[in-house]
Amino acid sequence: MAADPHPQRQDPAHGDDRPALIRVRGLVNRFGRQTVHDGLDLDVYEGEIIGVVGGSGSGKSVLMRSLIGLRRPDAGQIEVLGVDPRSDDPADRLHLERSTGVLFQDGALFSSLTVGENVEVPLKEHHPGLPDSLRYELALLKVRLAGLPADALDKLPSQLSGGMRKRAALARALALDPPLLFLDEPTAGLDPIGAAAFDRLIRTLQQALGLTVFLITHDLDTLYTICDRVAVLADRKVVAAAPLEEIERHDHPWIRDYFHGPRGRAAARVAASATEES
Ligand SMILES: Nc1ncnc2c1ncn2[C@@H]1O[C@H](COP(=O)(O)OP(=O)(O)OP(=O)(O)O)[C@@H](O)[C@H]1O
Repeated sequence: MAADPHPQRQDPAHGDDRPALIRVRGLVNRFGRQTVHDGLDLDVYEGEIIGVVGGSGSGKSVLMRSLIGLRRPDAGQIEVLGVDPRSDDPADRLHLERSTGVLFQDGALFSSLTVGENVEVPLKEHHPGLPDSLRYELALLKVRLAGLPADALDKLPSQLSGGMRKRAALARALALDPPLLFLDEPTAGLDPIGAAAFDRLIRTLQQALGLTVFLITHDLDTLYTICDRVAVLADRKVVAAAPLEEIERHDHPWIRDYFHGPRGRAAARVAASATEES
């Protein structure tokens, strides 16, 4: 087969011509004798929210760790914003650190620092010359952007509810105005109302700031309400990456069970009635 002349810009399966901010080809990840990914391909396009789903242990977090450079894959190519996330070139590393925000599942805030100080950490690291007052103002802006009251700035993470901690971690992820955001199960552990509010926040921020979002989730409501496309991990690969309507028609057994089981049907009904009302 002839080489793809515009590998950055094409998804052969869907003929999509948007730029791919993330491009993965032939990814292999192994732990000892266990192969987690075996020839995994994925494109993530500029300006989309892609929901990444798959059974427990299917390798969603390992994929995210590979994309953000925390894990060196056993084989394959990864490009994030045109750069290999494991590049040793300091300019590449700086580019990625400044252009990506990450929200880990547990928030991963520094427990001894206030919320404001947590948000200031990346600002101090990447813009050491910023005056204290401006850095404080920027931290306040991000905290408000993430939907927290101004007084959250001086609180320790332990003084916040689980939902507020997620918002604080989101504020920190947005500190450097990155165009690309990685979210690992952002609504896990939130009650349904808190989860729906967090979903709306992500959608609003994505639209207002023009973000591209890679979002790992088990939450069917999140998939139905905010994801533009869904990538399904199964059989050590991405077995489908497409808008939800297409995924729902896919005949892979895991996809059938997931989307056509009772919870999938309920989420689809809620999403359909919300669309009718709007
Ligand atoms: N550091 C590691 N050492 C050994 N095995 C690992 C390591 N990290 C992940 N694994 C294994 O890789 C597989 C995929 O793990 P991963 O955390 O990516 O799954 P996941 O799809 O995110 O699952 P979940 O939905 O339960 O969070 C699992 O079998 C896990 O045990």
